[in-house]
Amino acid sequence: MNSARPDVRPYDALLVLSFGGPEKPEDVVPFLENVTRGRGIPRERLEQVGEHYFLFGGRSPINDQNRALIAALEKDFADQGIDLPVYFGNRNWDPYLADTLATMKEDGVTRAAVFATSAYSSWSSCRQYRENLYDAVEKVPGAPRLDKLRQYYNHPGFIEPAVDAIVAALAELPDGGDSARLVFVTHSIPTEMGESSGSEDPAGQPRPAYVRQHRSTADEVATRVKKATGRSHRHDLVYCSRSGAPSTPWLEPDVNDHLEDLASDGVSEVVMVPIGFVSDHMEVIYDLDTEAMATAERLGMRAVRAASAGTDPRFVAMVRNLVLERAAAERGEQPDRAAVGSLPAGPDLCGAGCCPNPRGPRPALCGADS
Ligand SMILES: CC1=C(CCC(=O)O)c2cc3nc(cc4[nH]c(cc5[nH]c(cc1n2)c(C)c5CCC(=O)O)c(CCC(=O)O)c4C)C(CCC(=O)O)=C3C
Ligand SMILES: [Fe+2]
Repeated sequence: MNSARPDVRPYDALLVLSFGGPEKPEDVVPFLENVTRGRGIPRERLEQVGEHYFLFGGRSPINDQNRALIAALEKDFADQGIDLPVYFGNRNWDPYLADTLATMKEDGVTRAAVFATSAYSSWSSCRQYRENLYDAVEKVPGAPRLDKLRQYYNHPGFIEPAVDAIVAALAELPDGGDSARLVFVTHSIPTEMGESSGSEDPAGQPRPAYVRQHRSTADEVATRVKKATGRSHRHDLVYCSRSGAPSTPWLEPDVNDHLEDLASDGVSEVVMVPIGFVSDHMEVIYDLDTEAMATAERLGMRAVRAASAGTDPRFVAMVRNLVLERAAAERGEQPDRAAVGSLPAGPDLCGAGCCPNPRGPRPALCGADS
């Protein structure tokens, strides 16, 4: 047994940064207001999304899922002899990021690694988190220094659980899913946001990063499923949770439209893979398990949904390894950077001009130009 404690210097904490979600019916409207302030989301769409939350008693599972991830991380750190407290802060709901930074400061934390529960590059899925870090640090004088960990869509700790989840989902189908199509699903974003995702900086993530990264991950996962089952399954990348004004183009096809197309091509078995998400939050339990499942049923298809990473021990170990990797890099060492698929490990700092805000430039932490 190795009794040496892994070196986490210069960090004295880990911050888990997430989206946040309502926990009771009275939270739903104020939460939606927080998320959509100044975004031009039509009122009709907001009412619909509110209903998704009310269908589940006004409570999103996302905060509980993050608390479970944090508990798993605390246990993993303890098992590994890592003495690093783990904090929880959200962009859109309690515990709010600025409040958490104030607590961290009171606890004497000076420098924290930040793990965001979002794996891919785009304004929505990366830079918006970095802008919110900037804003929160502005509000809390003396807040700890924050280093957002690199993108992990292509880390084996994210890829491997997805492979096993698909293999398990295939086994749920009556004939072992022999002819099943793998439908990888991620959150749609405006087409323009997709095109500007990533950076022109050669050290950054090549554009259009959002779709490119998802393709790399979906292809890699599908290749590994083939290795595991000995069978080749066709796979597609499609989108869910489209929002915004109907006149603004968003990434397509929508998962429901895609199921229609598959049905008319004679496909009768589908595994839906929520590859854009790290836990089974509202986008997964409503947009996939409720809405897309109803579409599949109406079309007479057999559909199952693969689990997201959640608290898979490999995903938990990935977070630990990303902290240790970044800590080593900050100490001037050259750590190994695990990455699989067609794209290399991403940079520690987002490239200059990475994933611009569609509503104009705003300051952000953790970039090459921050
Ligand atoms: C790329 C992406 C991810 C994945 C990366 C990541 O995880 O960050 C994601 C995750 C999530 N999105 C979530 C919830 C919402 N997203 C909304 C709106 C929007 N999402 C967008 C993009 C994304 N969103 C965009 C471009 C908008 C339009 C408004 C804007 O330009 O910002 C709205 C407003 C209503 C609506 O417009 O649909 C809600 C309520 C929740 C919480 C779930 C829960 O409660 O369990 C999670 C994890
Ligand atoms: Fe969203």
